[in-house]
Amino acid sequence: MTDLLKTIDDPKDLRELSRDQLPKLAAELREFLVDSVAKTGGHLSSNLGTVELTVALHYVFQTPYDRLIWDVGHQSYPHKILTGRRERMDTLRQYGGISGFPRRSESEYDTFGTAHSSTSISAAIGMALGARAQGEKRVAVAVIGDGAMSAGMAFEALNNGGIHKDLPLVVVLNDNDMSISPAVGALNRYLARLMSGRFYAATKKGLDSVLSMAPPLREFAKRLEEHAKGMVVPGTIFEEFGFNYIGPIDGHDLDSLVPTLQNVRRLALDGEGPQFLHVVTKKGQGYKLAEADPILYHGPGKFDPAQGINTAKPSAPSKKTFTQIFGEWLCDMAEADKRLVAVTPAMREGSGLVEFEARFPDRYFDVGIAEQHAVTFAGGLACEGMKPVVAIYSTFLQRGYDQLIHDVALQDLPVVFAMDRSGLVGADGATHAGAYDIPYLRCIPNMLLMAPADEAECRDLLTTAFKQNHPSAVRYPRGAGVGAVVSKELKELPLGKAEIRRSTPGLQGKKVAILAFGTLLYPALEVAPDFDATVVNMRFIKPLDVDLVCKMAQEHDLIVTLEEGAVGGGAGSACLEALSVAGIQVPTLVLGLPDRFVDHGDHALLMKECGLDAAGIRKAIAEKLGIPAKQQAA
Ligand SMILES: Cc1ncc(C[n+]2csc(CCOP(=O)(O)OP(=O)(O)O)c2C)c(N)n1
Ligand SMILES: CC(=O)[C@@H](O)[C@H](O)COP(=O)(O)O
Ligand SMILES: [Mg+2]
Repeated sequence: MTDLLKTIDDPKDLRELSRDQLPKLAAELREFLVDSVAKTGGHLSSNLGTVELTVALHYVFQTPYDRLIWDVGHQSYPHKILTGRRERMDTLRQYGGISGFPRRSESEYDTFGTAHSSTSISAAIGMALGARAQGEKRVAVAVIGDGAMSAGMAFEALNNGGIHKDLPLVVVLNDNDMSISPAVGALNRYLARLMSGRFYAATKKGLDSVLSMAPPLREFAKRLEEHAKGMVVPGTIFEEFGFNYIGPIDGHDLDSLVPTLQNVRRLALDGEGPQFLHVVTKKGQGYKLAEADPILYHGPGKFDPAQGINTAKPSAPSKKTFTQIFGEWLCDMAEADKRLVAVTPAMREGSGLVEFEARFPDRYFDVGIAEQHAVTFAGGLACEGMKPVVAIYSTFLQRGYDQLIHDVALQDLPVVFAMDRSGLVGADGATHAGAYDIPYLRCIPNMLLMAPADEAECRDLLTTAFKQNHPSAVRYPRGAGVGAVVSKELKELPLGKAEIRRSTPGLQGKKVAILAFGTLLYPALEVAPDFDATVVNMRFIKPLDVDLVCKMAQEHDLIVTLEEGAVGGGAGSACLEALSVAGIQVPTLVLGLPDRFVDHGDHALLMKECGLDAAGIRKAIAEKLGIPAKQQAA
């Protein structure tokens, strides 16, 4: 790190700099950013695109008094570095370290927690109106990407924000013509048309210098600007929503950004109404390898910044991830059944759909960051006899929950939800945890819910789900499993049937049965010998294998349930409900994720923290059995 960046421990230090020092600071910030993310892993190309914008925003706006909200927040590392966390960037997304997203608990400069996209404008409107109600004269600024702008929630907010004529609200659209993969949809095409009017931006530059003069000129200049705009660029959709649209301007040119933001802040504070600034940036800006491949560098692991990410195929075949298993199954199933179509809300790479898109382009639908639409759109496809597979992270399916109930389950439409990232996800932390899908799905009539224990079963349960004529969901975790051998068969498993994986006479008369849901089957098998326990691979949360649960309860002295999901309303609760209905009393131990948000960190560490690693499970069972600690240690 060189001499300017290390002097910035707070935006107040930044605002002491002269404007001509800012480009040097931005260069140092960018260099620090690449080196830091290369060491820790994290989001990179989006952050490279916001270096100058971040410098300019903190230079012009009186943060944290003026509120700055980063939509999604994956691009907020420059913000974190400039707001006192430079020295903690080496703890990024690690257990006990700083989050990869803005967190109110982490800094007063993180005015709103984000991570799920498209929330920033809503929050900013709330903050602006809240400030006004308290007689505060501050500006609320939402920085939202072109991808996040495609979500319905963003337009709900524009629709509401535009009616507050004198609201000190600023929306900065960070338009890099990219989502994680290439941006899609009509809005993306519209923005491209706006950007094609670049000559307007040049004219604008001249106007900015006029606008920045003494107030009396401003009214004249504003009329001139309106006239100029009408002359060269038709009114924008954002103006139709009641915002004063300015742009597009170069989001890497501090000489343009700073005066324009000063002008925008002044207009907002002078009651000129909500402002909409359109900045154009490049995803990966300033690091050639990321510029060339912003997708690869969207969320890299650790890498050598000089060499870049090592994309060479590993010598020894590494274990396939559940995502890869899904992607391969999807292509095989598509070959076997022409009715199969795949839907993704802007997560082509993360959900494993790259090959499917290449092979079945006409059966592939990336609907943008629009989970609500994705779910109901799939329902519409199913109404016409198609067999839609919605590839969606468990956490993002939360965004389409009403659509799942109202449009798919209630009409009993055969949509398959391939829910990746179920359970804890590790580095992305609580906002991305797939902790709640068991409770939030098993309560819905007509819904089928499955949890494979390993890669082979994942393929089989995907086939099983696809073969049903009902809405169904298969939940599987981020990353690889135990490495089970996966056949090329498209094998359907008997619906609602669990399988006993280990049964024994039991320990000192204390017969324990462990009912494992999903990948926790394997730690269950690891600890079973300590208690000579029976182990059941439950496979199905809904329909639950009630007969087997009752049989196990009648034949054992303790029933243990295991799931990598919230205990509240989870699979264990389903077992307790079944026993209650059957009138069977038996000691039970329900193990799963605790009733608190589990933060970011290494997945194994988090599972240990939650008592869901083998040692934790062993300890919990021993304590329940009243086996003394020394014997536990044995
Ligand atoms: C509701 C929701 N769906 C999906 C995602 C996953 N996601 C994270 S960043 C991203 C792309 C965002 O594109 P854009 O807003 O243009 O930001 P950029 O990365 O281009 O800076 C997506 C789809 C998310 N965070 N939230
Ligand atoms: C910011 C965001 O929401 C995505 O980039 C997400 O972090 C991807 O998660 P995975 O790394 O598990 O694909
Ligand atoms: Mg973008």
